[in-house]
Amino acid sequence: MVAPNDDPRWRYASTARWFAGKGRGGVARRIEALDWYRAPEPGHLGVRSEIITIAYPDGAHDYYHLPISYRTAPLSDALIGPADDPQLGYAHDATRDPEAMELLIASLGRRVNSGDWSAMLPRGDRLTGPMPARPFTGEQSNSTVFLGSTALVKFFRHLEVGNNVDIPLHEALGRYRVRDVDELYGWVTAHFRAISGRAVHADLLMITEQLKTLGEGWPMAVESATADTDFSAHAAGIGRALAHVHLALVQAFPPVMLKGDDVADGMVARLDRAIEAVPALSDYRSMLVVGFNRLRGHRLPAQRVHGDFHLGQTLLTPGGWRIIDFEGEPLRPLADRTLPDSVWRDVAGMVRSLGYAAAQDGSPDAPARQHWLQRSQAAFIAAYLEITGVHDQVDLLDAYVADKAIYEVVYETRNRPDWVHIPMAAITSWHEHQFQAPRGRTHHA
Ligand SMILES: Nc1ncnc2c1ncn2[C@@H]1O[C@H](COP(=O)(O)OP(=O)(O)O)[C@@H](O)[C@H]1O
Ligand SMILES: O=P(O)(O)O[C@H]1O[C@H](CO)[C@@H](O[C@H]2O[C@H](CO)[C@@H](O)[C@H](O)[C@H]2O)[C@H](O)[C@H]1O
Repeated sequence: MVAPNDDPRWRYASTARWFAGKGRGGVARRIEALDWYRAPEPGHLGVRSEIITIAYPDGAHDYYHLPISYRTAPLSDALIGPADDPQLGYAHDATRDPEAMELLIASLGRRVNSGDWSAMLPRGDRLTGPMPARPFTGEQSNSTVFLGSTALVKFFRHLEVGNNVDIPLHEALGRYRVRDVDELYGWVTAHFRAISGRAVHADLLMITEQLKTLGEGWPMAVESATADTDFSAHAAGIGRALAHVHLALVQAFPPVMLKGDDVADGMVARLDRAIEAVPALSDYRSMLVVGFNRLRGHRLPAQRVHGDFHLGQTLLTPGGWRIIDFEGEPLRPLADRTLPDSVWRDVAGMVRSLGYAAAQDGSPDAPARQHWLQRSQAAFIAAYLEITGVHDQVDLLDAYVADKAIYEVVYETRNRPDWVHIPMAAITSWHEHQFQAPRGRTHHA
């Protein structure tokens, strides 16, 4: 048997786009196979989920999900390498093996329970008929596979021990019949032993409705900003969709009141961590802290929110704008992403995203681009406020916009250094922000 650290499955995982532990010196401790979705038979492939445990020098552990198909002959596009057990032939990334995908989905309908995984298919009735599998090939932190034009399967790669962020939000929005999101069709949960020996669970995948898309928010906004066409009707549609989502989430999960002092402390602490990663931010520390301090002495309503709302999470369908991907910010610790937060977190996300779109042609300060941006942001905020009616809290937006731009500076430094100037410009000109939607004061404590 090959040691986990020399196993081709670890070599594959450690270099994959979705592996977030690169550069941390992790080693593979264990690769655990769950029960087969479909066991191999002579002449037929087998497919199952496997969980790889990675140990880091600082004592931390991560669990990553490897959906693996085993074939007697290699399939070039999906090949990982020879199987650990020679009888199984060759290991493949099942998300890139369409036949394996179709067998996996079919098996969920037949077996809803096995010893170490369980499937919940509240809308299993939608998963019928021919659904040829097609992997999404874009850059992703998870792996998505489209099933015909019916559904899509999102394979979580970095497993969250305990409750996943995305599934309960989708489930609640479905219960409240919110039409502004994709419908949840089902999910699969693994039951396994953590490295400590403790019995734990983690969600392996979710299956949702595949929306019929007329366009995607990000390229549409970039094109509109560059050509200087009016985007305000679309921005308003996005604002309405977000408002419907927030109104349902505040009913589905208990809202809380946050102390403005705690929120300000959190923002300052995030700023200081960001300065460690990007020292150039320190020039703006005092200006930003003065802004965050304006939250002190207030009480701020908080609830479950989207958490990473930007144009890339919006799709235009024949029925209007839809919102996808409720996983929160990938750089934020998992435990934080399920905490109640201000609705202004999401509003600020879209305000920033429109700013990114306006910066794409390289002249964000051109009067036409500034006009496009102000008109789009105002239409988005006005449509949101018209439905939610939270006019009395608009003051908070500026602080959340800065908090988001700080996150983006770190995100871009790590992922797209050529883009750092976009959020940096938002920070250097932050004092000029004027969100002119109806303004008022926040609640005093
Ligand atoms: N419900 C859906 N219907 C149709 N397309 C979708 C749906 N969800 C995601 N997509 C598309 O799949 C791709 C990846 O989606 P996303 O969930 O945003 O990935 P990630 O979370 O890894 O960024 C995007 O092109 C997106 O437009
Ligand atoms: O889609 P994810 O949940 O992985 O979000 C991360 O990646 C986003 C980039 O794809 C990043 O968004 C930033 O860039 C967008 C343009 O590509 C822009 O519209 C967003 O406003 C900006 O924040 C997001 O921050 C990050 O969490």
